[in-house]
Amino acid sequence: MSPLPLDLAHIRTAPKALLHDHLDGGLRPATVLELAHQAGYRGLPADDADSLALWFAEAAGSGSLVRYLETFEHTVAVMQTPEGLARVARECAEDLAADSVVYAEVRFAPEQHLEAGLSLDEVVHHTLLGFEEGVAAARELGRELRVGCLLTAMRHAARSREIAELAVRFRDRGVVGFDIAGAEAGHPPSRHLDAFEYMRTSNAHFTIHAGEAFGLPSIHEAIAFCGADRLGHGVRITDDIAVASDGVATLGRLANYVRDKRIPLELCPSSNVQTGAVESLEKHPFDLLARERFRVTVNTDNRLMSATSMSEEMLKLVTTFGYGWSDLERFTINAMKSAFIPFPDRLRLIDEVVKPGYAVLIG
Ligand SMILES: O=c1[nH]cnc2c1ncn2[C@@H]1O[C@H](CO)[C@@H](O)[C@H]1O
Ligand SMILES: [Zn+2]
Repeated sequence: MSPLPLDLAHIRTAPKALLHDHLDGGLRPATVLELAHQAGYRGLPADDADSLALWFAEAAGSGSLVRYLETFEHTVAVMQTPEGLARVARECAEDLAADSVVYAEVRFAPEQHLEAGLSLDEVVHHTLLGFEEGVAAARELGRELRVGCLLTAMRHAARSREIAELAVRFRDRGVVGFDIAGAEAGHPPSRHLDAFEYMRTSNAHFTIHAGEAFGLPSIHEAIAFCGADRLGHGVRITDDIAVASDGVATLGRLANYVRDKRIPLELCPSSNVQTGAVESLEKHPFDLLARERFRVTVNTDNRLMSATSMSEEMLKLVTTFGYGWSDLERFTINAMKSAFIPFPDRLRLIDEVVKPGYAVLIG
C-alpha cells in the first residue's frame, strides 16, 4: 500500500498529542462575542466573529511577546464565571477532539479568573467540569480524547507557590502539572523557586515557559535551578548551537545537556513567528532541532491568536521542511513520551492509538 496524501484533510485524521495549549488562547471567536454579551463586557475590539478572529491574529502578530500577551485581556475578561469557564473548557475539548487530538494538556492561570469573586478552587473546579463535559460530548461522536490540565502561575506576579499548591490539591481530579507564563524578559523563573521546590517535593510535574523572548540564561535557570521537566518553547536553545557552512552542528554544554537528558521542547511554530522569537517559519529551528534529535514536539500555544490548530501546525511543518508521515508520528510519540500522565497510560496511547493510526496513513 502507498502512503495517503499528506494534506490537511488527512492530517486532521491522524492521532495527535498536544502538550502546550492555553485555554484562554483557544476560544472560538463567536464564543468570545456571546460571553462578552452575557457578561456586559464592552471592551471587545470587533462585533462580529470574523472581524474579531482577524483582530486577534493581527494584534498578536506584532513581533513582540508583550503586545501578543495584551490580547489576552479580552479572553480572560469573558472567563470569570462558572458558566464562562466551563463553556470555554468544554468547547476546547470538543475542538481538539474534532481535530483528532487524542491527548492534550491545556493550561491556564487561575489567578486571572477571580474578578467576579470565584475562589481559586472554584475556578479550577468549573474548568475541569467543562473539560469532562467536552470529552463526554466528543465520545458521543466517537472521538476519544484525554485532557490533562496544567495550572499556570503568572511570572510577574507573586502567587506561584499558591498555584503550585492548587495544582497538587487537584492532582487526582484532572490537573497533571504546573507552569509559569507571561512576559519573560525581566521575570526569571528563579523568582519562583519555592513553587518549583514544592512541586518537586510533592513528586509532581512542571514545565516552564523559557527560551522564547529571552535566551539561554532563562533556559539554564529553568533547568539547573528550577528543575523543569519540560521547556515551554525552548527555541532559543539554538543560541547554544553553532551550524557550520557545511551544515554540521556543534552543541554547547547546555544544548548537549538538554538533548542528553531528553528534555522535551514544546515548540510552537506559528506563535514563535508572531512574537518575534523567530523571524519566519522557514527560519524556525524546528528542523535543526529535529535533525539533531532533540525531543521536539509540535504545539499550538494559542489557537485563537495564531488562527491555527494542531493539524495546521503540522501541515505548516510538512510544507516548510518536507516532513513525511513517519516524522509526524515521531513528533507525536515524542509528545506522548513527555506527557505528565502515568507511564503505562502513555504507553497505552502510543501502542494502541498513535502507532495504529499512523500505520494506516503510512500505508
Ligand atoms: O507564548 C506565551 N508565552 C508566555 N506567556 C503566554 C504565552 N501564551 C500565553 N501566555 C500567557 O499565559 C496565560 C495563561 O494561559 C495567558 O493569559 C497569557 O498571558
Ligand atoms: Zn505558551
